[in-house]
Amino acid sequence: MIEIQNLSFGYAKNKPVFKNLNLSLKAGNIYGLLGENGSGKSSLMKIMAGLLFPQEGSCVVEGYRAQHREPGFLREMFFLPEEFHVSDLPLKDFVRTNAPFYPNFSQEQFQLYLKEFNIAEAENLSKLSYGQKKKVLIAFGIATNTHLLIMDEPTNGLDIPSKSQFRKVIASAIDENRVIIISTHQVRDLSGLIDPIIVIDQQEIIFNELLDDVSEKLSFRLLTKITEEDKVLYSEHSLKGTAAVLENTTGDFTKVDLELLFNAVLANKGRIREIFSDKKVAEDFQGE
Ligand SMILES: Nc1ncnc2c1ncn2[C@@H]1O[C@H](COP(=O)(O)OP(=O)(O)OP(=O)(O)O)[C@@H](O)[C@H]1O
Repeated sequence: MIEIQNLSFGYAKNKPVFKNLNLSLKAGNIYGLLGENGSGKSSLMKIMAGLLFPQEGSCVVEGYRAQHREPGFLREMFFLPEEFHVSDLPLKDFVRTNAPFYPNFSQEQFQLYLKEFNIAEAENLSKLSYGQKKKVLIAFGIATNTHLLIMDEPTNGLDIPSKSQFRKVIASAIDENRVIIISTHQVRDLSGLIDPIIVIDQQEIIFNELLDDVSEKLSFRLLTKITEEDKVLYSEHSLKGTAAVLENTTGDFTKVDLELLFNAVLANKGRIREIFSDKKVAEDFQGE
C-alpha cells in the first residue's frame, strides 16, 4: 500500500532527517511508529501525507506519489497531526464542510464514535477542550474510511478512559483495505493495538517487525538474578527485580513489553538487527 524507496529528506542542507530510507507498509495493519524526540516520526508521517517532499527517492501510496496530492490520493488519506487547528463551528457544520472530501465517510460511524467518546453532537467546537477536539478529529478521521489513516501522537492529551475508548474504536476500524499508522511515545497506551512495530533512529528505520516474530525471537522476563547463560540484550532495574529482554533460547513465548522492546532496540540495535536478519535469511532460504 505504501512504498518508500531510497528516501532522503532534511529541512536544512547539511542536516538530513532521513538518508536512503526504505519502508514498505501493507494494508490490514496498525503500525506503531516509535522513535526518540526529533528522530523524524512527524516528518515521515508528513511525507506520507504529501505535506513534505522527499529530496531524493519516493513515497508512493496506492500508486500515487504522495507529494503530488492528487484527488485520488487525498480521498483515501486522512492525517491527524500532533498540532491541529479546528474552526469554531457547530459540529454538524464541521462535518458538512469536511465530509464531502471523503466519499466513504460514514455519518453513522462518526456518531457512534462521538458517543463512545462522550461528545454530544450538538456541541460547538469552540466550546470543547483540546482533548475533546482531538476526540472529534479522531472520530472524524476513522469515519472517513480512507485507506490510509495517519495519526501523530493521537493519545497525547487524552484522559485515561479516553485512551481505552481510543483503543476500542481503532481496533474496530482496521480492515484488510486499510493501513493505520500511529506514532507515539506512550507505548503502553497502545499495547495490544499496534503491530507491527517500527522504530526510527538516526536517519533510518532500525526495526520493523511483527509482534509474533518479536515473541519468537526475544523473551521478556523479570529476573531476580542474571546468570551467564542468560543472553541479556537489555535490562532495567526496578523494585520488583530486573526487567530484561533476552534472546529467546527456550522457544517459550512471553508477552512483549513494548517499552522494554523500544529501549532494547535503541540500546542494542546491532545485535537485535542480527537476530532478526538471521530470521529473514532463514525464511528466504526456506522460500527458495
Ligand atoms: N519545521 C522544521 N524546520 C526545521 N527543522 C525541523 C522542522 N520540524 C522538525 N525539524 C527537525 O527535524 C527533525 C525531526 O523532527 P520530527 O518532528 O519529525 O521528529 P519527531 O520524531 O516527530 O519528534 P517528537 O517525538 O519530538 O515529536 C528534528 O531534528 C527537528 O529538529
